[in-house]
Amino acid sequence: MLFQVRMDVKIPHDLPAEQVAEVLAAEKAYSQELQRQGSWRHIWRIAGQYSNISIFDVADNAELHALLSGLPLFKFMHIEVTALLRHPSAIRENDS
Ligand SMILES: O=C(O)C[C@H]1C=CC(=O)O1
Repeated sequence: MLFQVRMDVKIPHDLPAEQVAEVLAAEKAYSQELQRQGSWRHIWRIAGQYSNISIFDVADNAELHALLSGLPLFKFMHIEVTALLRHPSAIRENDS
């Protein structure tokens, strides 16, 4: 199942710089591992915002929830999920 996920990041200004660096490094490693495994298919920065639009390819809602709630930045994010399905006019077979 495909899902569009929008993540808006808000890290508290008073979080010590060392902790910020730590959580960002953990987030990057977590994200890149899921991208290598194929469940995090796309990640795009939203221009001008500390936000991204991502596409996840997972078995079901429960797997998506588990992946998202495991994000090191989870407690500093607002997340919106949109379920996707193939459009009948789509011409690329491999985008399912
Ligand atoms: O920067 C972000 O958009 C937040 C988060 C998502 C992946 C990652 O490495 O950081």
